[in-house]
Amino acid sequence: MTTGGLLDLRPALRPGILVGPALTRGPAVVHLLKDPVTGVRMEVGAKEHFIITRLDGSRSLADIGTEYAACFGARLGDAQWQQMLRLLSTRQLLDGGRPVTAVPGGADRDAPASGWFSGTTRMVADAPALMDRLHEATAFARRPGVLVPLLAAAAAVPVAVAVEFGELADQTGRLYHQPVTLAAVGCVLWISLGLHELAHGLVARAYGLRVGEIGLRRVWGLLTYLYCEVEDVQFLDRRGRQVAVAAAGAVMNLLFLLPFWPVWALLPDSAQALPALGGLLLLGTAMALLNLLPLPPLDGYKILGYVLGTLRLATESRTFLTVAAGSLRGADGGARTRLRRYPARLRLIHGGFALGCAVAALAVLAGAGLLCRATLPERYGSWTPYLPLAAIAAALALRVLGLRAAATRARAAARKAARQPPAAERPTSQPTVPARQSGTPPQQREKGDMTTQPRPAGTAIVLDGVSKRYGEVHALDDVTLTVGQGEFFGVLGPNGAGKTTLVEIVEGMRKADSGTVTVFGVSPWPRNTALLRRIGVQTQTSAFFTRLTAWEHLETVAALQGADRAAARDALELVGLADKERSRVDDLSGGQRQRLALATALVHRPDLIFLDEPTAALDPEARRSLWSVLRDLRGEGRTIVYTTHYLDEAEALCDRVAIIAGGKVVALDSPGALVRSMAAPARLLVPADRITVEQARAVEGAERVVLEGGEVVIETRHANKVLIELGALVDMDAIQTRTATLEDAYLRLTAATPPGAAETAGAVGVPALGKERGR
Ligand SMILES: Nc1ncnc2c1ncn2[C@@H]1O[C@H](COP(=O)(O)OP(=O)(O)OP(=O)(O)O)[C@@H](O)[C@H]1O
Repeated sequence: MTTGGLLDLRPALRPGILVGPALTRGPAVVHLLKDPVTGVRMEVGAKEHFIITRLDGSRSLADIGTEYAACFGARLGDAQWQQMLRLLSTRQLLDGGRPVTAVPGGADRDAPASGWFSGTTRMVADAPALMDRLHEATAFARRPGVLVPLLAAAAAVPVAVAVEFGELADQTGRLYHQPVTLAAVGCVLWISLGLHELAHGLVARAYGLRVGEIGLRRVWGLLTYLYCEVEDVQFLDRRGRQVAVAAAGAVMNLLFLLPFWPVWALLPDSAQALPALGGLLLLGTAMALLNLLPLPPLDGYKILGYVLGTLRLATESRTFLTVAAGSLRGADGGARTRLRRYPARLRLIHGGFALGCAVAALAVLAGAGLLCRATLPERYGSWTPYLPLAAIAAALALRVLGLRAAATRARAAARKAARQPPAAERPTSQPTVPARQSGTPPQQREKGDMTTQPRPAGTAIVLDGVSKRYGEVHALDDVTLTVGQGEFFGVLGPNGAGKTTLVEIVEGMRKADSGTVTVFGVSPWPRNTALLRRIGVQTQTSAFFTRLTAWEHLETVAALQGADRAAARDALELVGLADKERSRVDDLSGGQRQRLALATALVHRPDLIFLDEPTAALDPEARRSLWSVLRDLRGEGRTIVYTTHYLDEAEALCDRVAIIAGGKVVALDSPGALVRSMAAPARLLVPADRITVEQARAVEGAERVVLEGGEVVIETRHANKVLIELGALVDMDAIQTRTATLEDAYLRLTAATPPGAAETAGAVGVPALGKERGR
């Protein structure tokens, strides 16, 4: 695609599509994009983000291309445009009011498999509604006067634990001798864990995010806990808010412990409940703080990612280490190049994270070991510090087993999918096609959609006193005309006459200097998006997505135009290209490309179609075949404005033609009426070996006689009389008659008007028929 109609389109992103702020992923900058309807999530680069965020329906693709070039110092190449637009089209991200359907790879695919040992069970039918109610009920806590003291109190809990650590550890140690009480403390902490999840949801809701689901999650058969699925935190525009959502759980855990503190503090040393309370306070605080460690999948890891603006920090840090190690070894030449892509800040982040993880993991192990030693009974001897290590080893083993089981399940699913028959070969992804009416063959019905529009009445275009100058050149000078709805209207004229200017003003691409223009009753300037949807402009064949197939091209254009796939199929069938749908645009013949150009103009089922020499460069057969397509279009009641230099075509197809010369409409009528009005002479042709020029000139009624291509041509306005005279001289079978054509009328009307001569229009010897004569 280079220039032409497609770049004039002004597509808009569908409302509700979420586009996240810039994040780094490895050395690259990416933005997350999510379609809440189809569930499609994807990452786009900074350049794609630049384009996507400018798809607002007011900028044309050409405008965006210009802004892009100014920002990035490079023009968007054809391949980039094609790739970008294709992506937007196949992912249904463009607006158009058409039905949107599930996309393979969207939300459905992400649904986790659920089993007895691992998986989820939904507990709340309408989680968003519940969260709304909780949001209202906890409104008081969001007031700064309440929130700030609460946060301060939460922060004081770890400090208090640190101060009282010795006593709390001792009591926790005693707790281990009371299995029933220990289980009760575990239950209370389990409730705290549930509140932790709800806190994430509540803070997210406060920032306008949606809570998808609330339920129970089972992990490897060992752990069951309440979860609250918060969506789209990464799309929040402020990092502080993202951090708040992630940190809310730990804050809630600490707040949960608050009421137990005074009870614990006030109980006498001999109280039996002390181990339970001390254990709860110590273990509860440890649980909250552990969650803030920056290790995946803990909340602390998410917080760190939000603060640094990174995506998949752990994975990317591992990649960075691999690259750095490869570069250090010098074994892989590419590693050094890849390492250079990381700016200093990212090297610090990824390297620091990897180091921090190692240190944190060791610290956790050591801390947990010490805790075990301090709290577990003496009799377990010297191996208690290694308990956490053993627990982690067991967890890792289970994880490996889980991963292997998942891989086996995935392989089985892939084998099953391979055994199933392939999905419909045709690229019409059925889901977007509206339900078909029973008993009606699809093709017939779809065509019917396009063809059964009632033939409209009234005017489609009205130009009144329209003028346009380019400097000294009067491209249009006081043009007044109307085009009726359903009319096939030709715009003829020599090069530089003003045809393109006229059509572009009607299309809303140019502003008239004076006069008024209305299209379907509204002004096309400034560009009117609603009106644009009713207009189809034949695409220049240079504006194709040449790397795509004919079908993919049309599907992409349909999306850009806000039309569905059914419309693209209709257009393809209407122009007779259905059998070429899988051919690359590059491989189509000239005629097939012209047909595709026509389909491109029709794809969104416009009421008004502008065609600019759609049959140029076609062989006679292809031309005639395209004529029949054009006649079909006219039969459907669409209004067609047809600019052409082929006068035979205009004569054969157009209801009326406007002949423009020097910026003025010098004639406007049906082709037949124009020919008659010019009273152009008929031409009689006789082979030169049957009659001499002198003999012909002597025939009464012959007005002009010339020798052309071996024929003596006699021009006359009294054809019958001259024919009788000629019959006496030559055999009647040898005489050919040619009546005047539109071409004759056109040549006469435009002969005296040089291109761009409107500035001297007063001196033109052609009668100015600019004012419309009516039909
Ligand atoms: N952007 C422009 N700047 C200056 N002059 C222009 C511009 N566009 C058109 N013109 C001039 O205005 C006049 C009408 O041009 P226009 O393109 O409308 O004619 P046309 O009938 O479409 O010609 P053709 O058949 O060659 O396409 C010409 O003299 C042309 O040189």
